[in-house]
Amino acid sequence: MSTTVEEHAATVAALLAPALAAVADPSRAEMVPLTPAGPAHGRVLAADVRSPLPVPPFANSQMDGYAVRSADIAAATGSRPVRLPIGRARAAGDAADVHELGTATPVMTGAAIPAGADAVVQIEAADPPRFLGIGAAGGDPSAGVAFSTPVAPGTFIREAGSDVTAGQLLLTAGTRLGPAQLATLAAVGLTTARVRPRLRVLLVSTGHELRAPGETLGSGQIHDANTASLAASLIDTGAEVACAAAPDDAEALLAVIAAHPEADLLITTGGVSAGAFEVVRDALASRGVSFGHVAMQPGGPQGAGMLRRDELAPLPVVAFPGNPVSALLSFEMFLRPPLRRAAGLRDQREVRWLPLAHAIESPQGKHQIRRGMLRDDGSVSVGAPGSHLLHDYARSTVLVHVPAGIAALPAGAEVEVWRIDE
Ligand SMILES: Nc1nc2c(c(=O)[nH]1)N[C@H]1C(S)=C(S)[C@@H](COP(=O)(O)OP(=O)(O)OC[C@H]3O[C@@H](n4cnc5c(N)ncnc54)[C@H](O)[C@@H]3O)O[C@H]1N2
Ligand code: MOO
Repeated sequence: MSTTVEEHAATVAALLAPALAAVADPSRAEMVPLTPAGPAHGRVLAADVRSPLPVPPFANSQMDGYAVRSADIAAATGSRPVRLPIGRARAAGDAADVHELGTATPVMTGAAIPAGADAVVQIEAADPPRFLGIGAAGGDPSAGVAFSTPVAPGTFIREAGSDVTAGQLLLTAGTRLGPAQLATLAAVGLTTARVRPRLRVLLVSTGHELRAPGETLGSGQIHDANTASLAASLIDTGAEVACAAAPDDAEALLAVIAAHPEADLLITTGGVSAGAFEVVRDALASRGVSFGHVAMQPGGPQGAGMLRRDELAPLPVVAFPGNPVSALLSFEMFLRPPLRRAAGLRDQREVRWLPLAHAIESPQGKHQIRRGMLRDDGSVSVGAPGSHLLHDYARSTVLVHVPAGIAALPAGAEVEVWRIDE
């Protein structure tokens, strides 16, 4: 029996839903430190965060210039400038101070606005348009500074709380902590965050031909590439990954699974098609996991279901085919969207419709996904369809979709293209 890509995607999303809901349960939240480059990066907030402080915490200057009381230069014109004596300069970090009325207080960007001043004139608009006798600046400040236009109250003042008010809802539960979110938590002085636990995924590559990178290959053996592609894909979605390899032996595979009772999700690769030694199918088909064919190429043979376990809750299982392009495209189509949605990430690739640079053929009954490259002329060229051509995938910038029902497309035909080079 063959299902469509959409049907299988819906099956996998429904299978994952309870596990994803469980990690979103507030009772499972964890506290993580908000140390720079620390463990909070990429995590998802388990609870709303309110700001304990206003940001900025005090009114400060948006420009290097002079803080003034706007009324003092209200009459200034080009022909009749107003000249004010220069007060003591304030830099960012200096404690808040008092502005003497009828003077101009030099303020640097970020300096607290001295009490009594209500506007800042940027230094370029003052006469002279440079600081006098401050820091490295030479010149004699005793002649004062002249202003030839009035300034509206509030000009170039960043009011206390203009970014965030004290008590304001800063970030909501479900927000993923990326650079800007971590920065805003730091800006309000927080040092810890309550985050959702990560989905714990057990990733098992099967096949007795597999050797880890670094191991010497014997006759008939190959290096395991699927663990690398799927572990990286899972980490990109914020999951925690335990990797294991199992030989083509059902008991050994079940033992690997039993050794990871903490897993929220099991992903396997290999051992699902029509061979004589289909370890995943053999081990899991009688325990609640269904195997069938999705009308997709690569990625046809697929398994999914809830694995019954002794004395443990059933475990959601997604079984991908072993061919490395098939495994990674299966992740792209079936797991990436729900996992990214749950992590507060955009779940869809950027989609474009572009003309093919050359004619292609496609298996008529299947949704074919080719790996391709954008060309300078705006067209897209695609590589060969083989599901072992992993290097071609690594060089590709786009996925090209040919829907089921189409057997051939001529050069110039518009195809749906997903960008994968972001
Ligand atoms: N008679 C049929 N044969 C096959 C069919 C079919 O319908 N009838 N389907 C083909 C398709 S399509 C695919 S996809 C594969 C799926 O096979 P399995 O999921 O059972 O995977 P394996 O047989 O274990 O491996 C397939 C291929 O991939 C290599 N492989 C496996 N794991 C890895 C890994 N971790 N890293 C790198 N390469 C891996 C493995 O050595 C095989 O070459 O079945 C077709 N056959
Ligand atoms: O479906 Mo298989 O994944 O074409 O190579």
